[in-house]
Amino acid sequence: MDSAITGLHAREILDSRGNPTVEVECTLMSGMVARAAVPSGASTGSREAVELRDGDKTRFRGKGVTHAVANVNGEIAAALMGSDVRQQAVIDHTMIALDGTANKGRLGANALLGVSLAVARAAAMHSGLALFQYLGGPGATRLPVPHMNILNGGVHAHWQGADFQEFMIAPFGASNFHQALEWGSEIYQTLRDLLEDKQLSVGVGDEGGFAPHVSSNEEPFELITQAIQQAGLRPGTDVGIACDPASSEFFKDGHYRLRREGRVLTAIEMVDYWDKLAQHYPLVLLEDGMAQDDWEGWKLLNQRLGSRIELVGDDIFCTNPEIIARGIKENIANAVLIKLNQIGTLTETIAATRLARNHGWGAFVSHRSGETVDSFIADMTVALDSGHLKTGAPARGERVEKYNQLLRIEEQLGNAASYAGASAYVRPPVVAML
Ligand SMILES: C=C(OP(=O)(O)O)C(=O)O
Ligand SMILES: [Mg+2]
Repeated sequence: MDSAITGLHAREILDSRGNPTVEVECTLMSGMVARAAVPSGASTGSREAVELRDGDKTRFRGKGVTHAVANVNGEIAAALMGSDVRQQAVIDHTMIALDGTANKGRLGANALLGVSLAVARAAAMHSGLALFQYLGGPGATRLPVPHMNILNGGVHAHWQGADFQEFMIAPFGASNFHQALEWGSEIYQTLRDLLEDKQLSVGVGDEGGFAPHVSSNEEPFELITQAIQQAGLRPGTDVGIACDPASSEFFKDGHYRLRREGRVLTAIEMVDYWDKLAQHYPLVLLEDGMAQDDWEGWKLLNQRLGSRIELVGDDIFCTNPEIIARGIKENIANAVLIKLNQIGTLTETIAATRLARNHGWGAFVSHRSGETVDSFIADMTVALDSGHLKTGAPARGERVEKYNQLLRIEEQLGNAASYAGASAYVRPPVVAML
């Protein structure tokens, strides 16, 4: 059988932060070879599947992945030899059972994910289909709104700038994906000029956005609104703003500690803060507005803003269907962030996305702050029809490779391509609905 696995080979490579990560090659009986690489987060959720690191401080400060690599080349390869790559769910569940833990801590979620993605890509190659078509079928024709992270803070900027981690632009008013990306690039370059005029740093953070030493956490919203206008576009009509403060990173002892502003907020005060920002700026999406352990705070946030903007849970859900189900039951958000390596297999990632969408929630696909040039999530976003993704600034190779892949997909689809626009959101922006 040409689609049978005849080889699985993993190796240690470097990611965009210069840390090791896992790359896997899957060889088929036909001789075809497919490759995939695994990303890695910095502001990780506490319930993420375990990324297996060697812990040997003499190599890569303990971050080596030789054990995960050995697990692919040994146990996993032995278990999957001869499997048909078109049986994605069977293969993923075989690995889950082989690992035998609830958090994939024995073999490593990085080992499992590398195999899972390489297998999917091999199956697409074997089928003679583009990856998005193999994963999504004939209905996969809608291009997502790219959420471009043009200003970085928090842990991604080593706490040198804003407390909030990601300030993104969302060109939902564009007519198509390539126009959205062009607008994003214009705004990014305009923001650089603006920062230079103000003698603020144009050095970048982990995801390629500028990481200036701003005086408050509100200043980036002001700067970005100005950049949108100076680029000749209309904030709130052409382009919205999205924010991921990654608030678990500054939530300590039940309070939100904003060092840039020298303030300590309760959950209700944090909700007031977001409410005020949403009234002043064209905020269309807020991710992790509250911390992963603050379920009560999340409820308050959803009661206040959930009918107006998309509230995405990242650290709190960890792309984990069991936790997402609890979130749906308790009505604490209206969307989930989708990160492959938080859960560790493609099959479970699809299940998490379906669960959210089946309950009227949004699904927002995401890269990690530590990335490779693998563009799997670009195809996956179109295949799952999630309507929006975030994959960093419209600059830096590992980020633009995803956006560039979406350009190729749009070109391949030709007249059949559509653009998600305002319909990307579980709470479509009011302006766009008028
Ligand atoms: C992409 C993110 O960052 P990281 O990969 O560091 O978790 C995020 O928090 O959404
Ligand atoms: Mg996040």
